[in-house]
Amino acid sequence: MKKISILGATGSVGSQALEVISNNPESFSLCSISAGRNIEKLEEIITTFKPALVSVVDDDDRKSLASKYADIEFLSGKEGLLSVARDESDMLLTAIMGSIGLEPTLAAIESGKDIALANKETLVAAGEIVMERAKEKGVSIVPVDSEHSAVFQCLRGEKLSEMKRIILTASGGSFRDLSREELADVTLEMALDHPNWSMGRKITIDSATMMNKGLEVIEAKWLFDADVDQISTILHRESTVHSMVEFTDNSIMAQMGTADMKTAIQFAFSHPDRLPMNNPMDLDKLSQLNFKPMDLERFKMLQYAYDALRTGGTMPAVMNAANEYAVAKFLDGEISFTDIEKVVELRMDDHNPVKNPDLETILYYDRLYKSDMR
Ligand SMILES: NC(=O)C1=CN([C@@H]2O[C@H](COP(=O)(O)OP(=O)(O)OC[C@H]3O[C@@H](n4cnc5c(N)ncnc54)[C@H](OP(=O)(O)O)[C@@H]3O)[C@@H](O)[C@H]2O)C=CC1
Ligand SMILES: CC(=O)[C@@H](O)[C@H](O)COP(=O)(O)O
Ligand SMILES: [Mn+2]
Repeated sequence: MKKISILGATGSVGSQALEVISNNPESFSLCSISAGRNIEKLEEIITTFKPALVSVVDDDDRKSLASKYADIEFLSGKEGLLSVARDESDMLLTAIMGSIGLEPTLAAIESGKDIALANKETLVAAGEIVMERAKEKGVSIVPVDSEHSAVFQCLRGEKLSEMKRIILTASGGSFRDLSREELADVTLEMALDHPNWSMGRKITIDSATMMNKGLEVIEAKWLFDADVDQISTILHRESTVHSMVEFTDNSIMAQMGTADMKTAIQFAFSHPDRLPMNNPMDLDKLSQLNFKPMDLERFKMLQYAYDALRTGGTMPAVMNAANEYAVAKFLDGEISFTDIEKVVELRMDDHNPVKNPDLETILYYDRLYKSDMR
């Protein structure tokens, strides 16, 4: 029985992880969870799973929940997230949104537990520090992001030295068939309508701007110790091939499956074993698989991510912070879709990167470039 805790249990990945735990009661149990502000959903989870420890954002929510559920420990804020990360579970699923996941992920690593990593922003902001600490502590960072789960599966039993190239597939997001000019008139509702995946709001916007693939390029660099030139992307509108690895002999391994995050979540939990699932892909209905070269002029945010990775130091953290800031503004109706790209570009141009930053420096710039600045 593997004991699992979840940061972001009320979200899209968190909810699907709870389904995986429910479907496999003999393999997984739930220990502690964190939620944000969705207290209605949190109460459903509390009633069903009775976690030992629950963390929320707001201290008023904590007080009101503590008065209702006497057997459960409730905490709030950053301390709450860190306590969930340091609990007695075997594995922490980081399904929280944004770089706020960085410090709890490091706390979980320090406490010696394995990480099922969905929260890609953590590796974008501080990949070198996180992977180094994980290595020193001997803990595994198992990818949950569908592309990285695919690459992880393609690399099982292979030598990293024989990996020539990682090929991350991209659906293209909500606006994949629009030109740059046509993006001027798009609405929030249109942006949130992802063609293949049902996901949280922030990642759905990232997918539409192609920043999601940019974040994933940086995530792949740290997870698979790859050089930036070994990480390529390709448009694949079906999201059937979740990603591929090309080896030195030009063999390409691909992992395919239904566009269902539960497969990647369950594999992260059960790895190195596999457990049955009820979402088979119907190959008879799979008429074609399309692949198209990525256009970095059309999808400038992906170019920015490659630039940030090549620059290194604090630049990926700044790019991520600027993107979190801009996407939040777009979701609040304060800026247009095309402004997201402009904000990220301006903030990256503004930044003088610091080489080999420590955690404090990264957290400082993360806060700065997520703020209104001026
Ligand atoms: N959704 C997907 O299919 C995939 C997601 N990912 C990654 O996984 C992560 C989660 O994504 P997703 O599940 O879509 O996101 P959601 O927005 O659906 O869920 C985010 C979770 O984090 C909580 N949360 C948000 N902000 C805070 C905060 N400031 N403090 C504490 N908790 C907070 C939310 O709480 P509440 O709702 O209660 O306010 C919710 O539980 C992201 O990093 C994303 O990039 C990666 C691959 C696929
Ligand atoms: C499910 C998942 O892993 C998402 O990151 C998904 O990949 C988004 O799809 P695109 O970014 O390819 O549109
Ligand atoms: Mn992904």
